[in-house]
Amino acid sequence: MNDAVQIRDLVKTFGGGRSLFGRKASEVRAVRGISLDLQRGETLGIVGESGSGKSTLARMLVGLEAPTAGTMLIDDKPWPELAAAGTRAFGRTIQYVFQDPVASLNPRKTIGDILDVPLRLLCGYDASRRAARKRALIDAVQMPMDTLERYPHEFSGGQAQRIAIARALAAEASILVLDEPVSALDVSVQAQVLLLLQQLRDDLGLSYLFISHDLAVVEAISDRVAVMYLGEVVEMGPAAQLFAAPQHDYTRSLIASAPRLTPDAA
Ligand SMILES: Nc1ncnc2c1ncn2[C@@H]1O[C@H](COP(=O)(O)OP(=O)(O)OP(=O)(O)O)[C@@H](O)[C@H]1O
Repeated sequence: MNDAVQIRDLVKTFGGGRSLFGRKASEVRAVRGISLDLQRGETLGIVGESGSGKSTLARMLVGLEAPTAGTMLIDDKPWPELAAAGTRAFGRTIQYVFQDPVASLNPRKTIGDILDVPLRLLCGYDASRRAARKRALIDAVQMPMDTLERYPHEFSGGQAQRIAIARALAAEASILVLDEPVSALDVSVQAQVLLLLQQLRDDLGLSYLFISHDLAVVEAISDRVAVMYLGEVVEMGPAAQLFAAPQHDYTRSLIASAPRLTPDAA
């Protein structure tokens, strides 16, 4: 069995076509030849300033953007084959957790109905199996059972993110792309959600690509960290080593501008 994700020479370019008047539109090279592996069972943190290409990488992984060039092997399946197999195959392999949990949940539906969607569309389970699975999911994210009858606006940000995590786990995908999953939460709530994520990863054997601009959060949860700058990975290594002895100038400046982490580096 290979790594959970293998990425080679991945490129994403936006724009660059001809405008109506034949002029060449300007081109944004959001991802410029990235190669990295996400090992099974690990959390790989991705850090980098705004615009470094983190979300574009994430969106390609979960099938929301097509790569311009390069290859991706996701849970042993090549990207084009997975995309051709359709939403169902993709959704059962890799799932995305968004930054804003409340906005990501349909306000007109109960949590039970929200969890029903992937169980019906991606798994094809019958009603009794869906009901049992919904209870198991709510239990896994440590929420009370009456959550299933309530609506998204009745929950705090941290509770809503637990529900969004339950939805991401519904179709039993083993790879989660977590895009700033705790950035919208208070610091004390962040710690609880991070702890839950770690427990779920260990209990269910999940692999996480964890994107954040918050270095303290990334250091706390990641086994390894990749640093992105202008669409490239400029440094990658074990989290403790990378934060203690960064090799690249950009990593050093990123750490120096995060005073909570490096009081000695200021
Ligand atoms: N659909 C798009 N069309 C054109 N340019 C895009 C598109 N999506 C992203 N970009 C550009 O690609 C570059 C990388 O953006 P991306 O959102 O991946 O960065 P990021 O590191 O995730 O930033 P942030 O932390 O602010 O989310 C930016 O210059 C952005 O403007």
